[in-house]
Amino acid sequence: MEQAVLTTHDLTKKYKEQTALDQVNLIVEKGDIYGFIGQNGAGKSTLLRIVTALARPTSGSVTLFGETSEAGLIEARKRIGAIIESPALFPDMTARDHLEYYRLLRGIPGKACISKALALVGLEDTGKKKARNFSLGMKQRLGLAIALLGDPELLILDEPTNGLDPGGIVELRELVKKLNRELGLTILISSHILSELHQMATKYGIIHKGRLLEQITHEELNEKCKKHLRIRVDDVSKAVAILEMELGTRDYEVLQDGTIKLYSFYHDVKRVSLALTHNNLVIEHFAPGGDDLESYYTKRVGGELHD
Ligand SMILES: Nc1ncnc2c1ncn2[C@@H]1O[C@H](COP(=O)(O)OP(=O)(O)OP(=O)(O)O)[C@@H](O)[C@H]1O
Repeated sequence: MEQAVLTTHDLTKKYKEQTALDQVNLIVEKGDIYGFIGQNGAGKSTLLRIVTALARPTSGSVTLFGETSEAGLIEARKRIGAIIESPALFPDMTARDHLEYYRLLRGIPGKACISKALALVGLEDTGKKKARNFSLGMKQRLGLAIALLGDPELLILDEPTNGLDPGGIVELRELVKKLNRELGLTILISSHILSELHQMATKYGIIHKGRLLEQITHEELNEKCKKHLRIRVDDVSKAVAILEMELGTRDYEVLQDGTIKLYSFYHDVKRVSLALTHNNLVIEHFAPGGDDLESYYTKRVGGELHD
């Protein structure tokens, strides 16, 4: 297993009657782009706020960079950069002014970090342009530059695409991937739209009504969403032989109940059905399967997902 950067242990947060987090055990490993996905009110911000000490848990604990004690966590949190509530931006200040302001506020020595952060987010050429004239995407990138000032190892972004136009979303996604690739940054990023996370995340945590329903890698998710034909016939062994001998494919699996999931020939249904019926097999079920991302997610949170 990769080294864990962040783990939560039965993390629970209650607000009077409301359970915002219910015994959440989440693991973010070094190098992950961890997509934290859940509907509005699922508990994402609450967890991120606890990790960054903006809120306290009712019970359970957080381990950051191996530290769980109060004193250890104070040190470990210095290795985090976060945008949870957007940082205050000042309309009359330039990008560089902002970074200087936040550098001093956080006591980070030396000005070199400013040019470095500006270059990382592509704002190095904004010169005298004031924040009031920045697009939303530029403001978002300035926020990122502020979060990157202290050379963090873990970057936490709470719903960073909220309010961005499609171009801004693509820009942010590419930036996140670049920071992960070039700086080796571990990134925990929340969203309520799975497809937005899908083109960058290496792993997902699905949270619903305060409970972490599933942690799944990018590959596992793709596997679950892979298009296939679901076939049930009266003689499974014979059908499998036909798939291999006549159609020349081994890209299938047989489930415990005898259903065959055929991953090839998805767009050539006729050829498959003809091959089976010509060999006197009785087709009991023959249908396309495989969710797209959003329907997988919807079913998962609806608790209706099978196999
Ligand atoms: N300070 C608070 N007082 C009372 N209830 C709260 C507080 N903060 C959050 N909650 C409740 O806890 C639940 C989880 O909220 P949270 O903000 O963590 O969800 P979220 O997944 O981040 O959603 P969103 O994207 O809408 O912020 C919600 O039902 C919310 O109403």
